[in-house]
Amino acid sequence: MSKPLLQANELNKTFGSRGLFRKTSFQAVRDVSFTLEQGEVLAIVGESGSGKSTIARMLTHLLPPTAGNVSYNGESLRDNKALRRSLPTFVQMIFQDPFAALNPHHTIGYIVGRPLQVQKRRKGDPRPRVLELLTKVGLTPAEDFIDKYPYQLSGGQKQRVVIAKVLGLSPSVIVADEPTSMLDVSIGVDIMNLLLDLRERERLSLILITHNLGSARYMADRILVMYAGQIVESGPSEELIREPRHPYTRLLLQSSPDPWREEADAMEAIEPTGPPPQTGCSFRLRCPFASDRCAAESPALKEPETGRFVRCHLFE
Ligand SMILES: Nc1ncnc2c1ncn2[C@@H]1O[C@H](COP(=O)(O)OP(=O)(O)OP(=O)(O)O)[C@@H](O)[C@H]1O
Repeated sequence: MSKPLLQANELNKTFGSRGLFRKTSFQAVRDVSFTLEQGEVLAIVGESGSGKSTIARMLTHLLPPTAGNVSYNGESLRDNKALRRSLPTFVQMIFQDPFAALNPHHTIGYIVGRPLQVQKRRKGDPRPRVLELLTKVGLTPAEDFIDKYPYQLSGGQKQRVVIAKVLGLSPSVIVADEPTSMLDVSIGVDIMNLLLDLRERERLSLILITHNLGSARYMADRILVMYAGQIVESGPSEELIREPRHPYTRLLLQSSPDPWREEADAMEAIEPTGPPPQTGCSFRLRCPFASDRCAAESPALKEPETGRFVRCHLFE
């Protein structure tokens, strides 16, 4: 069997802070493992603080994991310095704020062309390649955009420039961290469609990070649901949305209404009163189904059905 394009193995990240009297630590990501296959779109979904961006930063080596590792084509990032050095041409990130991502003092031509010269060591005039890249992301006619400055573009056009810049490095994987959350809904859909289009045309694989299950379903083949730094459920998008198992996934679905989904029985959510507990199931204080066992024992991630994983005592 061929190796997955990207593999996260038991990734952990602990952040430490030194207070006045003692050192405290906080485990932002716990034992996260998954694979990404060539051409696949994988969504990582969860609420704010669930550890999604920390995973993205570990995948792109912006942040080293405390334990565990990431492999590309079977080569571990931790053990391979050459791979770490060539990583920018292999995996690229897109962030949510296209306004912050573009230097206001440079033209679009410079912004998209500069990485070609630096990373790809291309000599000569990058203009023809920049025009080609702008056309690929739908900024046409490209001649009308190349000499403009970021402030002259709309939010959606700026995000397209960010994508053109990233595409110039011909990555195999794009990690998009909430790429549409700062855009109007219809513009966001255009950007999602562009990314899906590029997956086909440029043979890309995508990791979409989002708090919105609707966007995840629209874009992804597979969804991972995160809660308090752990994967609590994962599976093929349609199946996971049609038949969510983990109580947290059900809660997330309730809070992102989807006109195509049949309404399941509403679940009484319990408002969070503090941080997730450190022992037992981390969702138990918000879970209407919690039992004594959930306080005593952390559930393991089990696979009750091929390809469907869930971390909940109810499904053991
Ligand atoms: N450099 C850091 N130092 C200390 N704690 C951090 C650091 N970076 C992130 N954290 C903490 O780790 C947890 C996970 O953060 P992360 O940004 O990965 O969550 P997220 O799911 O991406 O949330 P959001 O959607 O708000 O970006 C949060 O509680 C955050 O406060």
